[in-house]
Amino acid sequence: MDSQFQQEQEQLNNVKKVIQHEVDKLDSKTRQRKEEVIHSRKHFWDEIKINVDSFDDYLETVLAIRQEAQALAVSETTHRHSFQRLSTLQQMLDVPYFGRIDFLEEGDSQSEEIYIGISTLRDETGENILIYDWRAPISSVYYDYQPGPAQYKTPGGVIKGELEKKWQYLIRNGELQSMFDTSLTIGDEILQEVLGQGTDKYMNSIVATIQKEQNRIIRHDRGRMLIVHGAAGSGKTSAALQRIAYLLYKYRENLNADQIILFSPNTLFSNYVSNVLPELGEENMQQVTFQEYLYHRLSNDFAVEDPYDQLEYVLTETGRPEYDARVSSIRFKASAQFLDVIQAYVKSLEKSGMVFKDIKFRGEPIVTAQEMEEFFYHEDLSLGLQYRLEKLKDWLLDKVRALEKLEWKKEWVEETIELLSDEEYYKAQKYLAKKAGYTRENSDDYDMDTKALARLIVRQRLRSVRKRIRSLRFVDISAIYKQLFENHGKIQELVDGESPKDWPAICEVTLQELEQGRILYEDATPFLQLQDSIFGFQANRSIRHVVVDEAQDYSAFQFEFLKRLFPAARMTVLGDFNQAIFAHANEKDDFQELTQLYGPDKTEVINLTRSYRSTKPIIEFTRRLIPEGDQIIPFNRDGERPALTTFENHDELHAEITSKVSELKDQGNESIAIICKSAAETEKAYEALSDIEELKMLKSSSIEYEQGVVVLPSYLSKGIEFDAVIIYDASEKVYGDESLRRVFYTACTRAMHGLQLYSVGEPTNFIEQAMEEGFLKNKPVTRKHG
Ligand SMILES: Nc1ncnc2c1ncn2[C@@H]1O[C@H](COP(=O)(O)OP(=O)(O)OP(=O)(O)O)[C@@H](O)[C@H]1O
Repeated sequence: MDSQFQQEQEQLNNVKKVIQHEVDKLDSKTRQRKEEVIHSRKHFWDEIKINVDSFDDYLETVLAIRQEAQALAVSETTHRHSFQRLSTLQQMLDVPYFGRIDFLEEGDSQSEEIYIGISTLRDETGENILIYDWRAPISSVYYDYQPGPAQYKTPGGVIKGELEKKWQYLIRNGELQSMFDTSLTIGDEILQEVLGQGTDKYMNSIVATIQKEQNRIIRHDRGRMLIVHGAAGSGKTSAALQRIAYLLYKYRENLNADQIILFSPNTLFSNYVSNVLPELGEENMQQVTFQEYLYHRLSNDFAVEDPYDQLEYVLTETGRPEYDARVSSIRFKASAQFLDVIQAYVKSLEKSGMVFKDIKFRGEPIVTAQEMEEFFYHEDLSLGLQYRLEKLKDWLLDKVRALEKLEWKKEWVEETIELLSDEEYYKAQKYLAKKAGYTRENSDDYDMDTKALARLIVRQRLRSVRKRIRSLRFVDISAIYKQLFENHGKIQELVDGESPKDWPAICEVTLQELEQGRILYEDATPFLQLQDSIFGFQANRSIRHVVVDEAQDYSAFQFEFLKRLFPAARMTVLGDFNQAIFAHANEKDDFQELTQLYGPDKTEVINLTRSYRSTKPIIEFTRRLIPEGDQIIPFNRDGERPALTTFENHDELHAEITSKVSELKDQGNESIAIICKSAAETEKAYEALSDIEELKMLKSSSIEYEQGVVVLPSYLSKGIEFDAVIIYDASEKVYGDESLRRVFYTACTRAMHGLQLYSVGEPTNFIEQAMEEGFLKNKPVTRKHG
């Protein structure tokens, strides 16, 4: 062992001792805090005297509860913090740090050795920093520079100096395994090593090997919006998650994980990335899918189509007569042009076109839709929709008040009183006694007269009517949305440019669904846009940062929506148009349109072209599947060339896949994916491949990304990766249409170490170029079929 290595091992041992000491101290403290929390929860009510006899007593009780709840919240937070610090320190016992820079600051005579790890560690005096957090300003030198002049930004200004040396350490279980002086070694050994490993059930953090261009994303700190457009496997998701950790560190005084929200493509993906922040000692941000949001807003009124059902339709239902119309409907309804149509439509509603629903009581209209329309359009037409709706609402409530008085003496009220059960009668008496100023003790003395009871009954019956009015449910949004499609000529008045050529057919498909109480995925966001433009937008001001992954799959509508929904947030958007699998994004290939959301001045676009996930031979193949793929730079990691094998029929294919899977397992591949085009193909494959031990099928409803052998549709493989990928059937028959190129590319780019393509019959022409240039092996069947 050379002396340098020995010295470093000693340094490591010393640091570990400090960590262990802190762990011991914190361990008992954390336990004590936990007990405090349990105790306060258990005895929460002991300290509070409940008394609601008078208003003052009531107020006092409320204050006492609030105080007690605050005290509990403080001890819970303290416990959470010490628990979190403890788990960070426990991780640091395994890997205290991963890098070091020797930095000579301008004006100093001696350089400082800066060790970098997942969190700051001070010595026992608390004065000296033994390990710097990877997010500290000085740590950026580690990611941004090779030895030579270097600088970093601090809140107080730019610090310049000389990076004398840069070290990378490979430490496992607290033992130093190797170390590299990066000025002497060529290439990036640690990155090679990390990328060469097998997959995990969860995505891992990349802090030890963040690349310079990724560091720009992580520390980006200007404007309202950051757009990252990057090749498959270039680390977009990784950079986004480390960016969240960075923001939580930098703004720790006034930003917490609950104020950050990540929009992910599906729950499988959410689950897959859920470990990165905890691994870095941070709490997880909130994670949602756009579909969950749509469902939350619309499911009371409609059956909302799942985006994957829409996709499955596009991928498999090509033979249907309405297919072309539906696809052009999907595209049009996602476009900025349709957003303009909705806006113009809302404007036109100021003059005419609002549809209302009768307000009825006991089967009879109190106010008819026609009367409401007259009232609404009788107002000053220059007043905004929302203002006029408020006035209409007040008018309706007045009408209900007038009606209420007329109902008191009606026969039905008398009948209802006669039919009241004892319990109902007693309840009513209690309620009225309380209103008349009686206390709990003397309420039995209250002499309830029938008039008061009649009034109470009418009031209760009218409660739901009032509620409907207050929540503006007398406006028939569904009918207003339908109107757009009922009169085919209307679009011409609203659209800027040509309306889609299939417009009548689009109208028919749309109306058919709405009439059945269903709303198609492509209609859901425009519908909400219309509704909120009429009623006023809902906003969540507590969210400070929104991250949208797989952003190429979002429409202009959806972005407009997110902007309005989170008005106080900055946005980080990540995507790759070569992986745009939804029909609505098919023709786009950049985020140009998106820069308009906050305006180019407030938006920055960063491109990532280096790809890390797959071996070089796999990237050499996949980048030949897409236009301008030559701009993708593979990381130099060796492996086998992807191979194609062709069969005459499916029986041969299944036999070969079964044997290939067992070969791949023997080679040590932990995760193997058999990727099909659609869910329909996946189900067939799953049945036919039942000989494969523990084969699992992933569906759009699957929650957990599983290791082992899985069969899944292309679109669910989005964002995740596998040691080896088998493309189930890469034939021209399956991937013949040009629109499927991106789906095919997405599937192939999921492979880290091995990629095998199979085809029943002639293979897809997407692979022609790669084949001609020798980047895809044409492999004969390896197995002897018995
Ligand atoms: N700097 C890095 N150090 C180590 N691993 C990295 C680095 N950058 C990316 N990776 C690895 O490369 C793989 C791909 O990263 P990630 O999933 O973040 O890419 P992506 O751009 O979001 O991919 P896609 O668009 O294909 O879903 C992951 O295994 C990730 O850990």
